[in-house]
Amino acid sequence: MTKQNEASWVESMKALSPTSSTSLPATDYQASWILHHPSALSMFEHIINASKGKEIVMFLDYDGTLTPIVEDPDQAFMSDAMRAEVKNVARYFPTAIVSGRCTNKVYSFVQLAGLYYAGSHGMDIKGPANGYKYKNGNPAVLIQPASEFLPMIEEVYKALVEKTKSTPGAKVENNKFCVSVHFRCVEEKVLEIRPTIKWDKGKALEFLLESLGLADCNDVLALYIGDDLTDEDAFKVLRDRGQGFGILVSKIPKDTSASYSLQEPCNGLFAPVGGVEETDYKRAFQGLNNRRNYPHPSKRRQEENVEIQGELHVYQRWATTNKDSRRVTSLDPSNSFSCKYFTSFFLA
Ligand SMILES: O=P(O)(O)OC[C@H]1O[C@H](O[C@H]2O[C@H](CO)[C@@H](O)[C@H](O)[C@H]2O)[C@H](O)[C@@H](O)[C@@H]1O
Repeated sequence: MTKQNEASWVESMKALSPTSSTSLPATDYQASWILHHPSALSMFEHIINASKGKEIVMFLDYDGTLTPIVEDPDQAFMSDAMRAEVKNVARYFPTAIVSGRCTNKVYSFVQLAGLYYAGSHGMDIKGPANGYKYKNGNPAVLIQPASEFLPMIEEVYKALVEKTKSTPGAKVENNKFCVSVHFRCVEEKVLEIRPTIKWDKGKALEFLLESLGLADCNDVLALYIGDDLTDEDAFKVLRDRGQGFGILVSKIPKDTSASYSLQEPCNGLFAPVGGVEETDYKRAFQGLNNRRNYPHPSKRRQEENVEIQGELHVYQRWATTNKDSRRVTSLDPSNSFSCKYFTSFFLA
């Protein structure tokens, strides 16, 4: 990759990048955004009230939600305190971790049995087999809708490792049913290659609700907490179905289908601060629902896709470690520069 290519690619991606388009001054926009997406902490009582008499189901994204964003993806460890909080939540409610990472990786970070894990953006869903018994200590596979893509993804992974090995700051991550390529050399950015199947975190959420026998119930309240554009699919599903609330983790206003917001990764919610006492939280949740033996499972802001060889999509995200702007953009099929760039760089 030449410096010139890299620089013009950056410019091209910036031009394509979604903006917080508004004519309002920044502070007014922020204030108006927070009115529409109030802090989940300040709305805690409201959420609790809305869940009265309902089955709460928790969906939690991993990176940026249960852990802060860090530079090295292999070092995104979950704190013991957060693990304890998630474990506590999962004692009372069916709880799923929904992540772009492969299920095994996210499971190795979270290390909690009894949860559902929807890795590879929901393309690899595993969960407790026979209630809480894991087969050979591992979660059981519930669905892998992209399994036929495995050999292709493996091939793409190897090709990307080979192609990027001399690129400083590049790191290729095998997320089993998709591949992430992190670049640190110019700005922090991530390319993601995924199968073209119609499956995303929203579909994973629907699948899990159905598996739990809760899809068509009025008495379910699902909460989905996430920070990423890919979480918007799940926020939208919840909004469209009227079965719960999305909570967006973001310091800055963003277009979102989430109802509420959190400024920081979830330790703000699970270890309550800002006026909600821990005892209130536990009492509220404990009083709400003690159902433990739940059944064993038998228009987002569209990311534009690039079809590569008809079977893979390429997405591009921009991220900023621990800072306030986590920009997300995508390769656009109508942008010939992007397509050509990808094709020539990775697949030539
Ligand atoms: O769905 P998620 O659980 O949010 O996973 C999405 C991606 O997360 C990881 O990348 C992000 O977090 C890294 C660690 O903090 C950070 O270094 C990177 O810049 C972020 O993009 C993971 O590495 C990706 O494979 C996931 O797709």
